[in-house]
Amino acid sequence: MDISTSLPELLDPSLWVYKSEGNANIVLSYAGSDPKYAGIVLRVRKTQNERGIVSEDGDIFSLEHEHDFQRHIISKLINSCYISQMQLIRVTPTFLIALSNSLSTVRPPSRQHKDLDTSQPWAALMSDHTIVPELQINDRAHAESNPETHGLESSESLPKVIAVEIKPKWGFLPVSPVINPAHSVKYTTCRYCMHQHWKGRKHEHHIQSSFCPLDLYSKDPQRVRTSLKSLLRSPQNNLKLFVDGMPIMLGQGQSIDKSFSVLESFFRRIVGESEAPNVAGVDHLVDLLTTIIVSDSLLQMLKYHQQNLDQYDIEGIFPWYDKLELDTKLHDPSIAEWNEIVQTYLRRISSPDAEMPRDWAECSLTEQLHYIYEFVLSATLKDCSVIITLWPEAEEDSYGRIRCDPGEGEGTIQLPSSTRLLRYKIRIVDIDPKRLGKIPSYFALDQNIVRHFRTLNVHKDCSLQSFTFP
Ligand SMILES: O=P(O)(O)O[C@@H]1[C@@H](OP(=O)(O)O)[C@H](OP(=O)(O)O)[C@H](O)[C@H](OP(=O)(O)O)[C@H]1OP(=O)(O)O
Ligand SMILES: Nc1ncnc2c1ncn2[C@@H]1O[C@H](COP(=O)(O)OP(=O)(O)OP(=O)(O)O)[C@@H](O)[C@H]1O
Repeated sequence: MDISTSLPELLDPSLWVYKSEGNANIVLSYAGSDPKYAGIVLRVRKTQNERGIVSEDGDIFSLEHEHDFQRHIISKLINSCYISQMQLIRVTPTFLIALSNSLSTVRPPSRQHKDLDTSQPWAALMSDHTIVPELQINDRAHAESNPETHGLESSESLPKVIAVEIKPKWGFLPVSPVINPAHSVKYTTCRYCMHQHWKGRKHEHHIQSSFCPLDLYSKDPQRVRTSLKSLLRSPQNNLKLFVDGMPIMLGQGQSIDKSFSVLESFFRRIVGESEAPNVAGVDHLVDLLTTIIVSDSLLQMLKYHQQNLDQYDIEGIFPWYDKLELDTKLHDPSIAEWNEIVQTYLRRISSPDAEMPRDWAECSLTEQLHYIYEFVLSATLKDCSVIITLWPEAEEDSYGRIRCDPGEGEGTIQLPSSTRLLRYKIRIVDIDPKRLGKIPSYFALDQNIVRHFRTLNVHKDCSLQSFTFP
């Protein structure tokens, strides 16, 4: 497949509406009228401070590299049904500058210190996972064939698609024997929970979250439910809610708003007015997400590889990196090199003695280098996001043509205490390669987090269920 193309008709800022952003990219939804592009998002890079300046050709962190990394490397670890196809389009400084100007009033102030990188020659087109394009197309056709109902209050004006994005972060406790005994708290308190305290020290207005990723990854419905409630209470950058593709602002650190009217409307659409839901919409959502998360394998795959690719902990990796950096010229791998690294890793974890990592002190230089790369790969999986999208099961007469492939990454689920069915899909986003050069900052952050946590005299065993909210 040709992964890059020129689509000059898309280089018009008025066709794009701000959807969301992270530290490195801004994502916009297509708002034009060409059905060919319905349900597409544009992902545009922001100015880089750590990934370096990206040149048009040859830079190891080019968008083409990112594309190949997702398609050929991550797909060997995570079933490709969860991974979005990406197509690169040529962009121009004129377009990017105009786009950037059009975004100045809609971007959150906390993200405005980094602007679009207007020198980028490429941007990426991907499916918008927060919507179901077929529903939009059907609705448009329905509205055109029933002009008399246009603009009237009807079930058509109720929300059709809810999407919840979760950035689940690190799902495991380390077992590496290389960890400094003074930092043994790392064996019982997870990275996220300790990091919350460090964030609190760094940022005056930080509100501590009670979310623990180990609950979310636990496969125990009670723990998963607890973690989702904590996320809804303090979403930070770990939970986003989209309604019909539009981001919904969520409060931070407040009690869960039981009347989340948008969720009530969504579920009312599904069960109908006569069968008004007897549980708050937010509880329905938590129940559905719990069932999906417990039964689907994506989070389990993420946790498994995060942990296995990080056998020695940064406390074991950093000294090797530090030494090798002086001795040899460490470099970020090409796709061919990543392929070798992943094949070696997959052979290792499928071998009978996979449970027993090589003694750290006995690893050869080649092995040290390999485990450094494995650690960097693990960093990608510790920072990705998962989007779960829910919409009403197709009724034969109106949505009968929607494709419903059975299998992993999507399915049908029954609304509790109702006969109504919903469809769902799960996708993974933000699976970009991380730079090897971040290892010193990973080590510094790790040490700050654990040292600060030790001063607090807080005891939390993340292998046990977190506190349950009423
Ligand atoms: O190191 P962490 O765990 O704080 O993760 C960083 C994230 O911070 P978080 O703690 O999730 O708020 C951080 O997220 P925010 O900017 O805080 O939303 C980024 O995702 C960063 O990745 P990159 O530099 O954009 O490639 C992330 O850096 P990596 O560690 O993934 O390289
Ligand atoms: N395919 C998609 N469909 C819908 N929304 C998306 C898609 N990809 C990304 N987004 C939205 O855009 C946001 C930013 O994208 P992404 O996570 O890739 O940015 P990033 O800057 O690389 O993140 P990070 O801060 O983790 O480095 C996501 O959190 C999500 O809300």
